[in-house]
Amino acid sequence: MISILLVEDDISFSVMLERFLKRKDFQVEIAHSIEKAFTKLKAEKYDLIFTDLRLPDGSGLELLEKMKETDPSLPIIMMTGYAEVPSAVQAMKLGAFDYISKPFNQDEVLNVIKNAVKGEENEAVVPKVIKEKPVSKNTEGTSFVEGISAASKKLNEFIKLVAPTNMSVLVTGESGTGKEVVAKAIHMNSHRSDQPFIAVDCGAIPKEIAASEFFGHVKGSFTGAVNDKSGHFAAANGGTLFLDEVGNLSYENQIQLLRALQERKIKPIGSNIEIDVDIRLVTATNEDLQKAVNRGDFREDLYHRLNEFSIGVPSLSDRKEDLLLFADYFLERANEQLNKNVIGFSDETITCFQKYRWPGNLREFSNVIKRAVLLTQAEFVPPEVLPVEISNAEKKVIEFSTKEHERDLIIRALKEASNNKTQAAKLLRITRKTLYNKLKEYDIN
Ligand SMILES: Nc1ncnc2c1ncn2[C@@H]1O[C@H](COP(=O)(O)OP(=O)(O)OP(=O)(O)O)[C@@H](O)[C@H]1O
Repeated sequence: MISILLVEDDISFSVMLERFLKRKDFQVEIAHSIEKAFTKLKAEKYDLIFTDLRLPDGSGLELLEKMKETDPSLPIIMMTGYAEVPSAVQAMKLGAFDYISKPFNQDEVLNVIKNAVKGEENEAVVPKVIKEKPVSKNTEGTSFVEGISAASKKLNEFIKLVAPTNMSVLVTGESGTGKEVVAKAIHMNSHRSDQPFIAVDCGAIPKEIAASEFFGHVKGSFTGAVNDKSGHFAAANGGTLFLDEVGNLSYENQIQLLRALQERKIKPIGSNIEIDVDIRLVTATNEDLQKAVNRGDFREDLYHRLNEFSIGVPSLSDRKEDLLLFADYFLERANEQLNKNVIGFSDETITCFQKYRWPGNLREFSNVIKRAVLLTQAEFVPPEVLPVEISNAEKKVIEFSTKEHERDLIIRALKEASNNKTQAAKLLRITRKTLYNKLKEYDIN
């Protein structure tokens, strides 16, 4: 069995990754600091290290350098945020086996492990699962809650209608409404369901490396390209590629994407060979892409290619009848993730859920429940473990319920925030986008 040391100070992230790896039959140990990692490395032998770059007592690079002196054959994989790519490149130069950017998907993790242990590959050590074709990934192991509200019924109808086709789908909706989950449901209801589903957050990729992330590169094609890398298109071949926040792609990246979609071929950077790809594209955005087209920020030809069919995911306030179904589902998920056994919610807690506006939609709801489950010592979640803005939701709703008051409140919040709209939106507990809409609606400059 392959043993992995996970050096990561983010507790919930490391627990999630540990669970995933254990489910795939790896032996995993966690160290939350460099010091703890060295203690473990002295006591035991590992086949592989996954380390974060930023750790409480130093940089993952220090761990890398030291290990390269003491055990140069031990593969080390750096886990980075996209913003840390330069450090990741430095890590590769120092001898890291590879790096993966957070948030990463499960296939990516399995692939990187597969490559790292390839040298000593034999039937006994490589778990079966990583030799198989990657199966579709699932966001945090999400099941699809269908909901009972009219808005959910319409959403589900659209998903079922478009899924079996090969049409490109543009999924729109506010942040946290479940656009990625909808994309995944389209994939799972399509004939590609046993092929990969690859999700890419375009908002998190710096434009300089986007082409390499999408199409891959060959070793030596640019500084830092120390290994061949296959991109997301190749990874999604045969399956579905989901591009989240597609409106954030630079103009140059839009052209590259359009070309790949038109020709159904890609060319990794530095390579002369074109590779045929067969992918179904699903994209998502929480901005109005048509407006971006009108402003000249988004190519019209690409917009039409992405938008062969569009699906709007309702905000949570438009599907309040589904609230309890989601509450139960998130409770179950939190219990599982945190190894807890909370049975349900108190009546007061449910009332607070129903009164609150949920500007962050299902993501906020899920996070609130996870935190509440962690803090709950009893069988039922009491209102005291909810964030104050939610336990006070009843009052807030009354404050915000009349139009006359709304205008005054917005002006007051803007004054308080010295006209900083992000701050003002926070004070009002609405999204920045909603604030902009309301400024327009009430003609506030
Ligand atoms: N139908 C659903 N069934 C179960 N869970 C869901 C459903 N829809 C959304 N969720 C959960 O809600 C959270 C947010 O979903 P998701 O990440 O898909 O939102 P999003 O709209 O893509 O967010 P963003 O705009 O920030 O990219 C996740 O935890 C997801 O698992």
